[in-house]
Amino acid sequence: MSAKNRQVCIFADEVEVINYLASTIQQSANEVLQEPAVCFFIGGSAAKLVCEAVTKIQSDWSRWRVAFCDERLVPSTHEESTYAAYAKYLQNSNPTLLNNFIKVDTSLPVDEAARDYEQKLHSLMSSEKGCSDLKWPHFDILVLGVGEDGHTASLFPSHPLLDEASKWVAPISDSPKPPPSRVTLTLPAIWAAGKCIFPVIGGGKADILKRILCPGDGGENLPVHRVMQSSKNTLWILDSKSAEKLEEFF
Ligand SMILES: O=C1O[C@H](COP(=O)(O)O)[C@@H](O)[C@H](O)[C@H]1O
Repeated sequence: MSAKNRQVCIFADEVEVINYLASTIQQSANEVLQEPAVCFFIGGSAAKLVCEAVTKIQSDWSRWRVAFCDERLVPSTHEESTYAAYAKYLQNSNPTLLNNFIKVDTSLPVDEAARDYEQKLHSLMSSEKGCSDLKWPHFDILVLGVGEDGHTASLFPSHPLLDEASKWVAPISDSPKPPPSRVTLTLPAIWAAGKCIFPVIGGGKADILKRILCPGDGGENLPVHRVMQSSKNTLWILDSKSAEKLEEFF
């Protein structure tokens, strides 16, 4: 199903979701091949989907730069660390890509960690894309997740951080989902990206997808819905279980 700047693709199972995610990331990266592709990856359950998709992509990985849509403020070996989730998969299968991850300095207090990460992203856009003094970044691809409460990255429903209007990266120290301290891209930084991809699998996400994707189902103020409303290009890659409550609409 496709509407203005929004596409929903439903596949039979996880394997098909991973294959389509791989081809979408590869195609989007090819479009910017003359420069390094700047991608942002999420944590949570979708990190595994991204890692498996990466194994199916043929590319010159030295030309990729990867940053985090959000990161939890725990040591980079901690089981809740998003970096650790990627390192576990990629350290053997794709060390070149892992070396090009831009890490959050989780040893800093959360406000400083967010400021430091934003500075790293400014430097990235300047060195790799020749863009300095940007009001908002133009990241090529964001791969985002969706929580069962409608959060995405570390932007939670009804949280004041949804109104952040000047920072690219913001700190949060009262995340309703543990761990409490995190850094996250803000809504305007997400809106400015070239493409937002949401790979989602499993029946546990069926209710929230119905609220987000079905008109009139009360999800309009949820963070994921707000991403979708104002993003340039949003692609949902769903398996049949996560999409099981959408059938009457698609
Ligand atoms: O806490 C987080 O949750 C969301 C969703 O994760 P999931 O495990 O429910 O799929 C994730 O996108 C985000 O990166 C993460 O920090």
